[in-house]
Amino acid sequence: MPPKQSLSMAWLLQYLRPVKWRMVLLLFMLLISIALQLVNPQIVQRFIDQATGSGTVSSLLALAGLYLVVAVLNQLFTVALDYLGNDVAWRSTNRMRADLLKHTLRLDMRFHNRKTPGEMIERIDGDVTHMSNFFGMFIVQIVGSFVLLTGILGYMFVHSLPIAATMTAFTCLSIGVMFAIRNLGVKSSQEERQANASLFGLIEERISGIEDVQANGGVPRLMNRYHRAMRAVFRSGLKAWMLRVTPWNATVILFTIAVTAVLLISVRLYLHGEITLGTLFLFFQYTQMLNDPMEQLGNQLQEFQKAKSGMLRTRELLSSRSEIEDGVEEALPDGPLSVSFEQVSFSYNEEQQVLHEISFDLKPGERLGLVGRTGSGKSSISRLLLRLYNIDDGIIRIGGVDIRSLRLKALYRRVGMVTQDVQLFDGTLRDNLTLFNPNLSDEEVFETTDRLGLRPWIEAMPLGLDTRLTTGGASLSAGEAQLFALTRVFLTKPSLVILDEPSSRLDAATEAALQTAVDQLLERCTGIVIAHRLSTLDNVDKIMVLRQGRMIEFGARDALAQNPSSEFFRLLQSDRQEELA
Ligand SMILES: Nc1ncnc2c1ncn2[C@@H]1O[C@H](COP(=O)(O)OP(=O)(O)OP(=O)(O)O)[C@@H](O)[C@H]1O
Repeated sequence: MPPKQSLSMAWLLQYLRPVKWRMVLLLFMLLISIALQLVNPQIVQRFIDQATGSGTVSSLLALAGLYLVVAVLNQLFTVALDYLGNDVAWRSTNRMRADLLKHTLRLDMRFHNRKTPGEMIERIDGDVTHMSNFFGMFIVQIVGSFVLLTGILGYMFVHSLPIAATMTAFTCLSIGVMFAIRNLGVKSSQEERQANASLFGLIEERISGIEDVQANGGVPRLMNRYHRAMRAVFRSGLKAWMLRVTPWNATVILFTIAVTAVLLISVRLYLHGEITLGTLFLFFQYTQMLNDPMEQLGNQLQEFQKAKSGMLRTRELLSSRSEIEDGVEEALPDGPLSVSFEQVSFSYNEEQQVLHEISFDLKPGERLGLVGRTGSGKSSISRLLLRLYNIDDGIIRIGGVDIRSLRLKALYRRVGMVTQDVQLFDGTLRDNLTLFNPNLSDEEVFETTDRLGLRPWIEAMPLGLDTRLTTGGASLSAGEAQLFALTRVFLTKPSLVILDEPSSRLDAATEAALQTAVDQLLERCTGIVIAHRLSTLDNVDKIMVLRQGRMIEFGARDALAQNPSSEFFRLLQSDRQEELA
């Protein structure tokens, strides 16, 4: 689906609607603050006129006191406006962040394979942060600036037509110029965002592979790439900034000309006795104050360009659809589930077909051992069973139901997978074992660990189930991680389980514990074991041998193990020789 580049108002409004009353309050407070700003120069005007005329000390003191009160009130409103503006901005953009995260989590693996986590963080958080000002202050500031402009110009019209006409002409011209070139920086701001996303992608990727980077002396190379990425960020940032500030600089020049003209006219009027010194000051002050709303408009226009680039990127992300469409079928037969592949072909990309016409059947409760050289397609089969990718051809059935018509939730509820890379989440051991499911009691957890023979391992942890684990997997050894993952899957009571066993060798005791746990788990469900060591396949019913994505052998384990012409027999022989060696 091509990315949708249009900015739909309805889409933006859905985020503004929940904060509409706060925005109304914001606007209301802004109007009061504008009124206060307009009042203060008039107090000074009276002060000057009375000071140069017949004003008494007490009336001058009263005016000075009033000036102070208005000035303090204005400051208080400015602080309150800032607070409320940020509040509105965070509330509305947090919703957008949550929506983006949810959407991204549902996108298929092909999408995620193309994006680094760092880039995704930058898109979900960075792009949205660029929009936050738009949500908080843009509309309010634009309206406020126009009200202030109208107030100032209106006052000038009442008191001096030539000055009012000069200022109005320059104001309209400035706004026209700003408006005409408002989109100048949008494209380069988008490029700036992309350069930032790539930089974060690079940093994240390297930090997650820090062991390899350090061990292989990759730090200088990494720094080199980092500097190149930084240079791209700097260049695109500079260009975007230059283009964003251009509209504002154009108005500064126009404004300086306007102030000079107003001053000349005012002095002439004063010298002809048509206005007082106080009014001359007021004209000067108001002309200066015109700068504020113009500056605000200029700033907002810059922010708008940043926000627009963020919005376009966000819309593009939101319009990308997952290739995995959810099915409608909920019901699967109770108990262990059958599995069937019918002429299944699959590729990750157009360049290379990974699986070629794979067909096999597993009855409920049967255990299949998948063997084959590295890269032969074993893990791909497991990913297809969980619908992480769509297949190119053929049908996969679980419990007799085509998995494309099955609801993903129903599929995940019944199918469990233990991969080689065990993902730990920031939380206690209990949280990680139950996957934050509060319905699973400690008794159930202990019952499972007892059954799997893992209780001693949990009791050896400093605080038992309350031991805190860190994100990633660094706090567990490879063997522990596998035991842990098995327990986690066991607790979900799956009807079909896929075990991708660790390719590294574990010590004899851990391996024995793991084997007991696997046997226990497979007692209750259908199982597919991706084996790297044939010794772990003693208890399976069937064997499939894969070579370069093709199924070259499939049959009962015992028959194949005793048939000297079978591939599995040959593999067993060479495995034994390896062990003897
Ligand atoms: N995300 C991916 N994108 C593109 N190609 C991939 C991807 N994952 C795997 N492949 C390719 O698909 C082929 C099969 O990979 P697969 O992981 O299924 O092999 P395997 O038999 O499980 O290997 P191993 O025993 O090393 O885990 C390999 O050629 C691999 O390079």
